[in-house]
Amino acid sequence: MAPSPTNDYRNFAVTKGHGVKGLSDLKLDALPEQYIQPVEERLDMTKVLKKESIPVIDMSNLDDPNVAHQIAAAAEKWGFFQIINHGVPIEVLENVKEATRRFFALPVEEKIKYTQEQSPTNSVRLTTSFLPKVDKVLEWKDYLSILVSDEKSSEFWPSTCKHDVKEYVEKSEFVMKWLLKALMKGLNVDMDSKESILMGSTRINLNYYPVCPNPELAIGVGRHSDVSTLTFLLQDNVGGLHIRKMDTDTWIFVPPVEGAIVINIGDALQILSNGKYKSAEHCVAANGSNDRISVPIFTNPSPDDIIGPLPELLKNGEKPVYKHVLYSDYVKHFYRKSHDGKHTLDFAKM
Ligand SMILES: COc1cc(/C=C/C(=O)SCCNC(=O)CCNC(=O)[C@H](O)C(C)(C)COP(=O)(O)OP(=O)(O)OC[C@H]2O[C@@H](n3cnc4c(N)ncnc43)[C@H](O)[C@@H]2OP(=O)(O)O)ccc1O
Ligand SMILES: O=C(O)CCC(=O)C(=O)O
Ligand SMILES: [Fe+2]
Repeated sequence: MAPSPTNDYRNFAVTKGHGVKGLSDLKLDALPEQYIQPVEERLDMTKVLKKESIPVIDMSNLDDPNVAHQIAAAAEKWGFFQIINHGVPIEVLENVKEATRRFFALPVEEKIKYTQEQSPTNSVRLTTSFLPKVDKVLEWKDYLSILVSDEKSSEFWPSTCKHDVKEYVEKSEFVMKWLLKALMKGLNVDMDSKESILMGSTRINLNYYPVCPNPELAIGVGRHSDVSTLTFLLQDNVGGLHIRKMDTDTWIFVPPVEGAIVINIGDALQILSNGKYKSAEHCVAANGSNDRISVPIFTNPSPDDIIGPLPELLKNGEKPVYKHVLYSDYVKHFYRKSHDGKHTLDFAKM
């Protein structure tokens, strides 16, 4: 049932499980106060640089050493780039976007089976905002998160998207590995000995950002860096993703490019590379006209891996910027607080 005028929209979206999709369907005239971000957490459009953009790297010729160079250079300078001609069939990308739309179009009675309260496994979880029990101001996003590497949980994945999600993850694996190999080459480190720490676990999120009343007052996803090794992000043609230009208070829009995948460096790789590769801060604007979906695959260390600057980097006398931490402690720290820019990294700083 829809909330009454004096009611609590937080209860409707979070506890009753309607999410922001449910709120958007109510066609409210104004954004509920629970979603009004303080000015400093909104995206200030006057701070978005119109003339700058992250690199778009063509991967059609993997024998060209310049491709690997461009990847390592982008990871150092921007922490973000897009790839085209990457070999993941366009049909696979379209299918997983369609599957995401199908999942969020399900009736609420079906979707709530995947909330933390009802899901039979921690590895499949539908949430609204980022951490609704922690976020003082809610974010305008619903998401289904699946820990793909927990294979035994796959019987609990929603049947409406299971096949397409699996195919997208499988078809992306080669590119993911190739990118990491190029990044290790940029550090003069052999990939074979690092594969298990770089690619120890995989998570996929299906993100849904419905149309938002007063989008300028809200945020789709607040400022954060990912805690992954590498994130492989598929976005639709609506747009909304912005990255902070390193060490400035300005932002750069990441335009949707037909068939492209957005790649970003996560905190785990910033730590392992002793700060050479950067996990850029990013956020997603809410939209007043169109709903939007995105599908990130996060490749991560395993929860029981200890991460720290790679020994190969330190043996030449480089000073460690980060200490060694248990990866599951790092991730749990991320999930204990609302989005706060790049502050998760403080947990691992010397
Ligand atoms: C979600 O919106 C996001 C996401 C992001 C960026 C995301 C990434 O970079 S994802 C990469 C994360 N890495 C992994 O997932 C590695 C594999 N993970 C694991 O093995 C486990 O999930 C674990 C991290 C080790 C935790 O597992 P476990 O020890 O079984 O503990 P849990 O009970 O599952 O969780 C403990 C505590 O953490 C919170 N939490 C854990 N996972 C999630 C999740 N997927 N979504 C939300 N919350 C999660 C949870 O609050 C738990 O506390 P409770 O109070 O609920 O018990 C960037 C921006 C975004 O907006
Ligand atoms: O939706 C997007 O474009 C980015 C989402 C994001 O940053 C995340 O899920 O970590
Ligand atoms: Fe992110």
